[in-house]
Amino acid sequence: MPGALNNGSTAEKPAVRAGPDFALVGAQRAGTSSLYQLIMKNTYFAPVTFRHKETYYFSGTGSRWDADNWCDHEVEPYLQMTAAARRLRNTTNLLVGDFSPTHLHCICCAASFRMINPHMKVLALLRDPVSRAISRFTELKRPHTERWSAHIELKNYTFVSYVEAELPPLRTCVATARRFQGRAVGPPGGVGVAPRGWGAGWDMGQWMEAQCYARNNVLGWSVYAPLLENYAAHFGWRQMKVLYTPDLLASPLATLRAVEDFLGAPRAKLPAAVTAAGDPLGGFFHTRECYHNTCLKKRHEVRPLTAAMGTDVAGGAITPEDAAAADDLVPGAATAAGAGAAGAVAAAAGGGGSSSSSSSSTPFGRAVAALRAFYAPHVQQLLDLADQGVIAQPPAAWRAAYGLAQRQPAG
Ligand SMILES: Nc1ncnc2c1ncn2[C@@H]1O[C@H](COP(=O)(O)OS(=O)(=O)O)[C@@H](OP(=O)(O)O)[C@H]1O
Repeated sequence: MPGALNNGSTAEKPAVRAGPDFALVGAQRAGTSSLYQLIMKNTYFAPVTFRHKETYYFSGTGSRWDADNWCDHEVEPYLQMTAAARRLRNTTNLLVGDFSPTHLHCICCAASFRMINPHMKVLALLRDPVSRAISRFTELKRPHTERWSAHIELKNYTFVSYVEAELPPLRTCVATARRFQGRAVGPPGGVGVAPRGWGAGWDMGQWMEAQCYARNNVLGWSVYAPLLENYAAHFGWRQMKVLYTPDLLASPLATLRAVEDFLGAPRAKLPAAVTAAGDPLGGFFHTRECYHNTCLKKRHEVRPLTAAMGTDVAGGAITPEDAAAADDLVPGAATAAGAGAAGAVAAAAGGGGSSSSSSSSTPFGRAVAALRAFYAPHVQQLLDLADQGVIAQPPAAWRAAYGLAQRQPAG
């Protein structure tokens, strides 16, 4: 019974529930498959597709060949799919979610979802930007992606040569977009007023900047803040919850409980042993080791990201410091690779500033450092949003990794 749901929305409820109750919109390669499996431990939740995670309905898959979003996709089949998911369970007393991690970086998708269900809640799972970019690049080098055009596009690139080729145009794209920002003059609607309306009331330049990120699936999709603001403009921050991959890794049960509470669902009854162990999932889905749902890996089976990538894909030697700076999921990755914890922190912290790029001893280390410098202001934006109280605080380690100082209390 829908009335049993405490979804916290202040807006008036529609008579007919159309579309999903919530959407996990991204980020791609942030652990969304594991989060999906975790959420499915609660039978109160169901995916729009009923049987599998993703629809990509409004967004495409994020590959260049279908990077153009599908926001004007016919709405009715989507509504039918959602209604069927409810019917198949033979109950309306459940919450249906869309779990396509491509929707966050689809600029018009927020508006599409809002049209369908203004009460929809939005979940986002964010991962260290550099690790996410490496994860996506590495995925696109894997044999299972061989038929994807994105795989073919990356064929002749290593991670190093890809960053060298793609980061400068991305920077140029952003710089060009910024030249068009803040040009609104005169009264609203007057002549010379920059068009406002996309996303978070963006002006044209801000829209252009978001497009720079949205159209670069490997590097651009690790920029999160403007895309979150886009969703917030349509749904309000109260209808949004931002989670972080390290928290999912450290406390899966606490993550599940936080999601259940946010969505207003009863908490799943789990066996006492599972609750005591704190991990209802027992592993990782869609890992660097195996993409398929059939081969969930235990944490100890997951190799460090750089080890799984190998020097061929990386584009040269990877020092223990590089490994420590690049990997965010395997505890002790640095130790496993031969470096101490102090080296890990120093390497990660050193990667944050632009000057660090010249101090890295390998091309791979310099690529990671250049990316850290590029993402640092965007991580700062997340920290600012957290300081405003609208999203949860990003993991403390991100400040060090991106060279961002702790803000001193005023006075
Ligand atoms: N429980 C848990 N905690 C933290 N991180 C996890 C978890 N499960 C999976 N992973 C890592 O997430 C990466 C896959 O992300 P996604 O499932 O979002 O990928 S996808 O967008 O659906 O393709 C993938 O990252 P890489 O292995 O670095 O590529 C997974 O290893």
